[in-house]
Amino acid sequence: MDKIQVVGAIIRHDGKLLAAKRAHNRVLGGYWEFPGGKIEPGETPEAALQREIREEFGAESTVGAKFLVDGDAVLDFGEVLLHVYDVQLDTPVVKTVAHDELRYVTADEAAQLQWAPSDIPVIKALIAEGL
Ligand SMILES: Nc1nc2c([nH]c(=O)n2[C@H]2C[C@H](O)[C@@H](COP(=O)(O)OP(=O)(O)OP(=O)(O)O)O2)c(=O)[nH]1
Repeated sequence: MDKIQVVGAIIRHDGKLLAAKRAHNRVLGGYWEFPGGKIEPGETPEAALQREIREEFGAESTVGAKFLVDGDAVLDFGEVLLHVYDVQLDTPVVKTVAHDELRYVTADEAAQLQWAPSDIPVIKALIAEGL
C-alpha cells in the first residue's frame, strides 16, 4: 500500500513549540501532533500546510525550511510518512476545528506529552536541539 504522505508544522513562539492534541473523535484521537494533514494529489507540501492551517486555525502562514528528520510509523490504517516544516503564523488562530487543545510547550513539557507514533523521531530530534 502507498504510504500516507503527511505534512506537519513546527510553529514556535518565545522558544516554545505549538503542540496540538487531536480531537478525541478523529483517527489517533487524543495524541499530540504537529498541525497539518495529508498532502492532496498534485499539491506541494508547502501548499498543503498552508491549506491545512487555514482549514484548522483560520490563519494565514508562511512555510520555511524542511526539518531534516522525517517521521514514519506503520499503523493499523496504513503507513504514515510525516514531513515537517518550519511555519510562521502571519495571522492569529481564530478557530480550532481539528484539535481539543493547543499548547505552546518547552522541550521538557514536550517530552511529557503522548505524541502520535510517527511524530516520535521528529519530536526527539527537536527536543535534542532544545526545540
Ligand atoms: N496532522 C498530522 N497528522 C499526523 C501527524 N502524525 C500522524 O501520524 N498523523 C496522521 C494522522 C492522520 O492519519 C494523517 C493526517 O491526516 P488528518 O486526518 O490529520 O488530516 P486530513 O485533514 O488531511 O485528513 P482527513 O481527515 O480529511 O482524511 O496523519 C501529525 O503530526 N500531524
